[in-house]
Amino acid sequence: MLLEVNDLAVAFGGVQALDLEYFSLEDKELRVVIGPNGAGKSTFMDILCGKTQPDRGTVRFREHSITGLTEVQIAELGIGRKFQQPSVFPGLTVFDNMVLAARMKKDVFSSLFFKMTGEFKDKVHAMAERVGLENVLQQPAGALSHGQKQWLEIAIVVLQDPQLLLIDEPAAGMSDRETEKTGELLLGLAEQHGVIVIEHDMHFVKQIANRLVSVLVNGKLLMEGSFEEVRNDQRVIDCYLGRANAQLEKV
Ligand SMILES: Nc1ncnc2c1ncn2[C@@H]1O[C@H](COP(=O)(O)OP(=O)(O)OP(=O)(O)O)[C@@H](O)[C@H]1O
Repeated sequence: MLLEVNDLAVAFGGVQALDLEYFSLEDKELRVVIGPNGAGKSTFMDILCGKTQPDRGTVRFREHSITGLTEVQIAELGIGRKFQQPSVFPGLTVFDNMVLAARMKKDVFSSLFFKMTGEFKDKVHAMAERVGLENVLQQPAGALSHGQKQWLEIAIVVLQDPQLLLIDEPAAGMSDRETEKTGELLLGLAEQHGVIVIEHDMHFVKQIANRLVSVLVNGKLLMEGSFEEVRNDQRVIDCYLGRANAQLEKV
């Protein structure tokens, strides 16, 4: 098992943002987490990457207990987070953004004496190809389209060799074609990494949910099941999908 969570809870002021009895993820599993606004999805990801400390509960990642560790320590153990807002360096080229990311993986000493080997360049080129940015490597990242920036962000996280990728609404603001391409990319990544994706777009969820979808409501896990099980569950329809019915009819 790659990730195991028990009795994980955090409250902000009077609001119980998360109260998760159990959650687990296998190695090389892609899990989609859905739920209405304020359900605790981002809070869950924030705890997994160390950005938020829980009030109680445990998180095990591989053989490590990561509860109480800092963001940097958790990243070093192999959990990579891609946030919703792009945060690439706009003035640097796509290539340099990717090189910087891969170098950040190393400690300060080896980073200072870093040499651009042929092997390293190949790694960056292979990643660029994988995310469809091979023809824009020398362009400034600021000139990329919204979709391309999201792919660059994903590439940057993957270049740090995480075993678990946390990805927040990757298809937000993308065209249909870009969304589909992103789905293919995530399915490919799940052949080598565990992946947890937060998503609202049910067309996209249908494309990528190759195993389980977890539904969070009011900080709790309402249910887990296949896309079809979740989509047809009356509780999920009442709490969440009812509002997205029109969208779902087209799925
Ligand atoms: N730093 C914070 N301070 C105070 N309240 C917070 C904080 N972070 C989250 N909350 C509250 O915790 C609850 C869960 O929020 P969270 O952002 O995790 O939900 P979400 O499912 O990600 O929602 P969305 O789909 O809108 O992003 C909400 O009621 C939110 O207002």
